[in-house]
Amino acid sequence: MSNKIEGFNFDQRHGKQRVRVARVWRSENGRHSIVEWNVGISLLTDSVVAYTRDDNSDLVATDTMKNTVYAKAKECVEELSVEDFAIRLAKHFTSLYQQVTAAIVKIVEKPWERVSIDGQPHEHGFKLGSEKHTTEVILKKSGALKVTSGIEGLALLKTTKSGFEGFIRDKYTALPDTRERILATDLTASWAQILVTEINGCRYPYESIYSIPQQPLYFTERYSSVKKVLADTFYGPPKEGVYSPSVQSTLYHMATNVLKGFPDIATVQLKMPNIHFLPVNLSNKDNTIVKFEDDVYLPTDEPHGSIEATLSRFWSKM
Ligand SMILES: O=c1[nH]c(=O)c2[nH]c(=O)[nH]c2[nH]1
Repeated sequence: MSNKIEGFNFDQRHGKQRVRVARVWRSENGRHSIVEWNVGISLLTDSVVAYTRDDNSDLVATDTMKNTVYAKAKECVEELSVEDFAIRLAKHFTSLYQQVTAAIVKIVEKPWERVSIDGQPHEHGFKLGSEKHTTEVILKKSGALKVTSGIEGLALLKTTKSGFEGFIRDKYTALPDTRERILATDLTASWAQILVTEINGCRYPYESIYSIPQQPLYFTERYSSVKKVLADTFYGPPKEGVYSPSVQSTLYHMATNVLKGFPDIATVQLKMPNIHFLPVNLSNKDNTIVKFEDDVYLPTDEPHGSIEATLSRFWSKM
C-alpha cells in the first residue's frame, strides 16, 4: 500500500515466507494422499503506525500467519488443490482482520507422486517428480480475486527438428546458421484466469471469490491439461515432430495454443531458457579426435539464452 508520509511516498507490506507444511489425507479404503507446500504470505494494510509511531496495534504477527497455515491445513479434511488452499488462506486474512486490505498468497507444491510397483499404484508410497505446480492468489477485501497458476522447472528436450538461421550477422557473430540442433529448455509458465460471474442474467468477466469453479481439484486438472498442451506443442506429433525455427517461435506457438485451448485463461507467461548443447569437435595438431556428426554434444547450463514472453487477450483486465 502506498502512503504519503512526511513528504515521501511509502510502500509497505509484511508477511511470512517459506512456511513449509505437508498434509496427509487417509481414506477409508486405505489409500493415502499427501501434498507438501511452501507458502509465502504478504498482507497489505493502509496502516503505517508500526513504521512511523512505534505502534504495533495494527499488525498481524508474522508468527500468527505461520500458525494459520497449519490451522487451515488441519481444517482441510478433503484433499484440495494448491490454488484452493491459497484462496482459503487469503480469504481468512482479508475477512478476519479489519486492517488487512489485501492478501497475496504464493505457494510452491513439491511434486510428490504415487509410486507403482509391478504396475500397481502403491497405497502410501510416493517419490519425488520433477516440475513443480505453483500458484499466486491476490485477494482484495472487496472480493476481487486473481488466481495465477504455474509450472516451474519443466525440462523439455528434443534431439532434432530445431534450427536457428537468418539472424543478424556482424563482426562479433560466430554462430553458424543451422537447421539441425538439440532444443532444450527448463520451462517456467504461469497463467491467469478470468473467472466469470452472472449478474442479473448477464455474464461478466469478473474476478470474484464467488465465481471460483466449485468442482474439487478443478485447478489440479487444469494444471495437467495446460502442461500437456505446452509439452505437446513443444514436441509436435510423436512420429514426425514439428520443426522449430527458434525458441521464440516455439514459445509463441505454446502460448497461443494455451489461449486457444482454454477460453477462460486471460494471459499466459512463458520463460524458456535456451539450454545449449554444443557440438563437440576435438583435434590435436596431428589428428581429429572427435568430429561432430550430430552425435556428441557438450551440455551446458551457463551461459544460457533467455527467452520470455507474455501473451494476453485484448480484453484481459489483468
Ligand atoms: O532459438 C534461438 N533464439 C535465439 O535468440 C538465439 N540466439 C542464439 O545464439 N541462439 C538462439 N536460438
